[in-house]
Amino acid sequence: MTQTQDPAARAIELREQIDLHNHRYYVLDEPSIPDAEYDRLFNELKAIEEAQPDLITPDSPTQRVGGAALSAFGTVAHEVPMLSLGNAFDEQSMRDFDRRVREGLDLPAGDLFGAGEAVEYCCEPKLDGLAVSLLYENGQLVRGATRGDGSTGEDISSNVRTIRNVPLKLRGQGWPAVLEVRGEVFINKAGFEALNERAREAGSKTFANPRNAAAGSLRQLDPNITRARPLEFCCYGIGRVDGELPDSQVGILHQLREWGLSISKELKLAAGVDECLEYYRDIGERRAALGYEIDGVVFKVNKLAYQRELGFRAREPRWAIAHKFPAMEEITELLDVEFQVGRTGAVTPVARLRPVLVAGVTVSNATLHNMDEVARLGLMIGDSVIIRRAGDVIPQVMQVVADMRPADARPVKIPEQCPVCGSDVERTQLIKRGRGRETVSEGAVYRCVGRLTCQAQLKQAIIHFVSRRALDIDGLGEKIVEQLVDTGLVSSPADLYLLTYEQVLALEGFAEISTKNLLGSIQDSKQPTLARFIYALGIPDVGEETAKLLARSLGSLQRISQALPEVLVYLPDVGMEVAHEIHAFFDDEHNQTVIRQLLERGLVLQEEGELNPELAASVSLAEFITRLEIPGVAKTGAERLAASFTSLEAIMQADWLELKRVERFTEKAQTGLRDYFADAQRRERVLQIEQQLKAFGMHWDSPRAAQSEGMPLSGQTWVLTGGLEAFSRDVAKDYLESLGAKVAGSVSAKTHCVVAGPGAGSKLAKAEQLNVPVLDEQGLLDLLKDHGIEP
Ligand SMILES: NC(=O)c1ccc[n+]([C@@H]2O[C@H](COP(=O)([O-])OP(=O)(O)OC[C@H]3O[C@@H](n4cnc5c(N)ncnc54)[C@H](O)[C@@H]3O)[C@@H](O)[C@H]2O)c1
Ligand SMILES: [Zn+2]
Repeated sequence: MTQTQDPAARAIELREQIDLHNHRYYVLDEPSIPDAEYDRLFNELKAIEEAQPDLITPDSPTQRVGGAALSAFGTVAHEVPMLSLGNAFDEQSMRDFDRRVREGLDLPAGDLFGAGEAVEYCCEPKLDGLAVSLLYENGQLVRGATRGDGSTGEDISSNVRTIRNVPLKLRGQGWPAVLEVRGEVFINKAGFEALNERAREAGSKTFANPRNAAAGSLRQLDPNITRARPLEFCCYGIGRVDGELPDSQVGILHQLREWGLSISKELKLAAGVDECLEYYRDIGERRAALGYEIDGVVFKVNKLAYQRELGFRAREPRWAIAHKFPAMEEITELLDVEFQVGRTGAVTPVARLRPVLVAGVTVSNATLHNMDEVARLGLMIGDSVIIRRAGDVIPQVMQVVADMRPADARPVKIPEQCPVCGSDVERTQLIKRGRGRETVSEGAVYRCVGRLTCQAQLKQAIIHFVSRRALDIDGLGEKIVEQLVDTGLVSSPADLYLLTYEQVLALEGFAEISTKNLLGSIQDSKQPTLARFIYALGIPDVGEETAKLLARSLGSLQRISQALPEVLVYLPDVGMEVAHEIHAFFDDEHNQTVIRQLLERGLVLQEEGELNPELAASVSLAEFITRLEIPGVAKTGAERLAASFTSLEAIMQADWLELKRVERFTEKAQTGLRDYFADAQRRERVLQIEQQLKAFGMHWDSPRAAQSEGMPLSGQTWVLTGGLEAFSRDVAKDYLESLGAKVAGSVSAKTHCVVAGPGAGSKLAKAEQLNVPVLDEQGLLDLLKDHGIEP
């Protein structure tokens, strides 16, 4: 349609579209098309206007900056306009820019090769956030404003004050009486991902990109919302200044840094355009590794005298340019949604896209996370979507392009049966224990209930089981696993150990030697460590680290498989959800069968047996009670209880009179506690948890230790071993506890110090092995003396 239209009509159409997108982007912080698409419209308009300058209107978007200020904020007039930047998308445009600069400055045109006098440029990454002006009067921050349309911005003073690296007062001295600083407010990549993750969990709108996240966060009417967002400020220039500053761009930035403002760590000075291009390449190569999003690099003539000489055009300075990187967001069509079945049975939607080039890579698939995400996006098959491919991250569908839905768009439906095995697909449930109650809600994940009867799950389970960090069975690649499953030779990981020479030899691509090799590696895998074995089982959410932790702290498959979720959460970094997954996995009959078969077929786990007290040594009675989440009984309440009673049983059986006697134990807490333990089933469960913790090596800390905060050894765990001459170990224990230490029965990596007297044995050896400091009796006496204890 573009070809047949006359330029004047097309220019009007483009202006209307661009104005609409400017409004959505700058005012609503809700763009509906990717930047690349916007740039195409903008450049098309620019090309028309350049070819026919009489078509230019004063209100054309090519002549203006940004968008109007949002009326909800007060307005701020920029005495020195806040402009945009000209763009270069390739090397030639950069060379043209440099040539224009030199011509504008009347610098020698250069030799035959066009070199000439090199102009110095200040080089910085182009952060993808929004421009902000900060006004300092006599070193005090008095105002913050957005760019707005360049001459009028929004007053966002209260919001900029919440940004952690915006100094409210400048450091040092010598600042101009009035100093307007300009820079970019942005959100780093991690902050952006976290923000969107939270939004997904809450089922609310995600931000299309870090720029919108930053703009949306900064332009909040409630500064408390802004405060909660991980915004940062990076300074790159100045506006109005009443006073003296250095006479170069880089000089000024270094001065601003002295005064406490953050500037880019990538700031460099380049001599001539070739060094600029080198800088562009270097930053481009490191783009994915930077912690924040950039959409290009910015070059500015370094000498301020030159900047003044060059001046401005309609919407941009002549002395600066943005050299852009390829866009990471593109627009394409959602052709279909397919469902993949993973190792744990999760059925996940995957977007099939009309192939599109994004930052140099053709993208035809993108992840959709889960069905909640599909609903949140309001996605239909046939929609135009914005996809984003940032660095090494898997391409994602960020949003549906508004107003572009075709009439025959179809809804995305989760299949009722697994596309691989035909088993039912069920929505997972989330069980949450809290406030003494159990709540069940619908999880975002759908699962095929087929488990190992589902070929998709079986294949993935076996691929995982034999992988390098699991049982490390060499020569069992994906193709072979597929064959084994497809031919029916293997229907659980345990079947690998029944494979015969003839069976393997008959597989495609196997000869005598390869068959022997494969059977050899299967044999070699029969003595895995406990940690590898646990990892290999493929328990949902249990990665290598969690597997190691389980093995290290519980020491045996039996204990791990019997551990109650409430006990597992005492392990560092094990949350309730993971604890439930572990428990549910071992509770499952089918999994039990597979594990039994594995052991029957010759697997012998290494490093089994020893119980490591890492888990238990850190449990105090107060902590135990706190974690029960009894209504009305929070941490301090639990501490008061623990200080007044010696055992859990005593607390459970306490009558109202005894509870009344507990110091500052509220009425609400008393009722909460009594109601909680009135339930017989509950009592039994709590006792079970206690029993298991004890069986796993826990001992209750004395109430005194629980109150030890602020004492010299508080937070430390000590171990006593061997004999002592000056006093008994029990007395030593009392002394240490009186200084706030916990005294535990066995040594772990968490032990702070071991006191070893004559005859110390395995505990001393363990301490040395774990590099735990060791004191002899004299050392202990010296320490006690330092704290005023002289037995
Ligand atoms: N998707 C949409 O609907 C839509 C709509 C409008 C604009 N846009 C996008 O916004 C861009 C145009 O916006 P613009 O006018 O803000 O121009 P710009 O983003 O291309 O460049 C100017 C801005 O760069 C920023 N910047 C970052 N680092 C800087 C540095 N070191 N020195 C100076 N400035 C630095 C400043 O905020 C400055 O205002 C286009 O790329 C366009 O794609 C998209
Ligand atoms: Zn299935």
